[in-house]
Amino acid sequence: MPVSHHAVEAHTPAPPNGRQGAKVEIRELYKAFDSKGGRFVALDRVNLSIAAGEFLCIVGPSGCGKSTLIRILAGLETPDSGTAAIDSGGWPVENAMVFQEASLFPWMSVFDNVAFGLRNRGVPASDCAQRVGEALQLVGLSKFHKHYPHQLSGGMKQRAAIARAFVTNPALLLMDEPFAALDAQNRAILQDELVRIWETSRKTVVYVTHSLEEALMLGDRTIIMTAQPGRIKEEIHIPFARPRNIMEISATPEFAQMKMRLWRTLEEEVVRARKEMEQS
Ligand SMILES: Nc1ncnc2c1ncn2[C@@H]1O[C@H](COP(=O)(O)OP(=O)(O)OP(=O)(O)O)[C@@H](O)[C@H]1O
Repeated sequence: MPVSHHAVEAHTPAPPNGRQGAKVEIRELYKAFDSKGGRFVALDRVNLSIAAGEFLCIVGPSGCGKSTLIRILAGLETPDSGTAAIDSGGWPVENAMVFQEASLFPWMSVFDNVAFGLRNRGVPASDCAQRVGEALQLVGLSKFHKHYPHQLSGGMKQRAAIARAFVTNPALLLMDEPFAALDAQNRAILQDELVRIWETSRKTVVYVTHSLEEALMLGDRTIIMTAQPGRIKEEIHIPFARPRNIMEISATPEFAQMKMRLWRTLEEEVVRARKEMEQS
């Protein structure tokens, strides 16, 4: 009988906190959508290996299939052909997703929002309280556990969403432009916090962004996708040492050079995507 992830989690001892992130193997992934204008190929034969504990960023022109790729990894979308295999080293595959808009339940307190996934998995109340407490401390929201989403700023909501993602100790964290809606100061603070949290937890992260700076500041590697259909055009290894101080590295000449190199690769695709959009 097929067993859901939730049922497995309830009967499996909690993996150690030091558990490594998942490995991801994407082979010949293909996904098309039917639209009024005909069939639209969003992803075309995408091949990608992501190492356990890697922080991978994805950039590409609007509509190149970045969200589709991440949604396939989250199991929210099925590919037409090809495979996306996630290996969590024998533990049940757990992933967590953070979207551009913090999708918190408005009728639940911060505590209950963060606890939601744990309760769903049958984690006992005392364990749940401890893990939620740790997650809220990690993102600096301990004092706000009784607040409701409407009482929080955009940055605080996004922090709560990150706490909710980390609390289940996922082997794979999928982030789709998580800080795009924030003001510049809050974005910088949260980027810094994410780097700090990731450097201690070393989960595998797939992070979609439109910001070249963000890709360079956060990632171990960045892939650049082509405009329609979405394919991998190039990958760039980000050489900055860890632990990273993102403000300091972004002020280096090396950072500026890498940003220029990324932009040159991306520019061609952005121009092509705009032309195709105008013609369609
Ligand atoms: N459910 C759907 N039905 C029809 N077309 C879709 C669907 N989901 C995505 N698409 C199309 O597939 C293409 C890729 O979409 P996707 O959201 O993955 O792009 P993206 O790179 O994340 O874009 P953006 O950077 O603008 O968020 C787009 O042209 C989009 O219109």
